Amino acid sequence: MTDRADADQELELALVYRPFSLPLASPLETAAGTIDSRDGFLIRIVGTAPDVDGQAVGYGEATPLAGWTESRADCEAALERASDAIRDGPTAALEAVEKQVAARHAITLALADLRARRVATPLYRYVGQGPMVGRVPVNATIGDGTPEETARAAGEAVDRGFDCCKIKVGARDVETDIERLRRTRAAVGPDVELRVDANEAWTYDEATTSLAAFADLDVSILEQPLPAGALEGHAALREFEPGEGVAIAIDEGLLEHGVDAICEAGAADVLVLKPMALGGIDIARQIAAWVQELEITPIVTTTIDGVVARTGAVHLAASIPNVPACGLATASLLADDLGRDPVLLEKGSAVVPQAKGLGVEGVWAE
Ligand SMILES: O=C(O)CCC(=O)c1ccccc1C(=O)O
Ligand SMILES: [Mg+2]
Repeated sequence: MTDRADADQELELALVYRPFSLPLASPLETAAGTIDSRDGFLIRIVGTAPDVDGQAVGYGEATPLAGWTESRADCEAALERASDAIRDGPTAALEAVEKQVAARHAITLALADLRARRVATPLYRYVGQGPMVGRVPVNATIGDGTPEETARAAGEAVDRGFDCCKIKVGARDVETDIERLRRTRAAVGPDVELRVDANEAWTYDEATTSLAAFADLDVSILEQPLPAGALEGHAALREFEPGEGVAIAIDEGLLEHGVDAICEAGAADVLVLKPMALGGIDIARQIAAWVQELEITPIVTTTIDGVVARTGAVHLAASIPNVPACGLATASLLADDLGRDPVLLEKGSAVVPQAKGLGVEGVWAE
């Protein structure tokens, strides 16, 4: 995208932001704690120039999450610096956010939305230069609960059309998690893909016990079973024979170590890419292209974001060739949103918006 940053050199850019708070419809229980609200900043970048018809507008979203991004206060301070710096152009605005990943996510998304709208191209084709893509496969996200609750939630997701469920584990003991997966497999039958995400909860021994049981239950992916620091441990789990068939995914570990260290350690079959935590869809896209060359599978997920960031993540996924089911079906976890959702969910897929830019309208009603 940087090679085309020149495209708006002639524009006078202005950035404004406003805070929002989105409660979850029901709190999402994970081994790392409960998420009950997503609070962040909606941003709007407007470009004006004498020879431009009307105004060029783009939207972005910064939704910090403790443990994954900068704090809300640091995010706001970065947006404030960027709103001053953007008078000197987009590069100055990005320099002003430094290491504040959620703020950088918002600014790069708004700039990409603005630029893609100006050339009347859907965002995924603007960033990827690839073919038209109608839909991307998605998974249902199921929080940690009792075995009954888990099996019921997965059954309901399948009734709504999902054929892949990602289940949070690690908040209870390992035997209960195995029971949760046993009940869930019995409820959904053999054809539904089941993945689990432990959010760093386990010791190596707990991980091998669950991995062996999950292999018997045809679980496809075990995400971040061990603490982020444990690259060698994840590499050993990939070689653990009773777990054969279950891919090992790294999520938190990517933020701590980066791609090189993960590849060098042989720690992952799958990498989970969260644009909000990585600093933007541009960075997430670079990582996806890079790791696909190394035969590691990238998966895109949100951090339970509002409609602007969520739709940005859908465009990111649509720009990645052969992306497997992604964690993008998180709208229903929110009780409220920033605006109308342009992404329909249909039979386990997200329908990719084909309007220019992000395709999100009406989020900045004055
Ligand atoms: O991947 C999904 O299905 C939804 C996203 C998700 O699980 C998540 C949401 C917020 C914070 C962390 C995570 C995670 O993947 O660990
Ligand atoms: Mg995860």
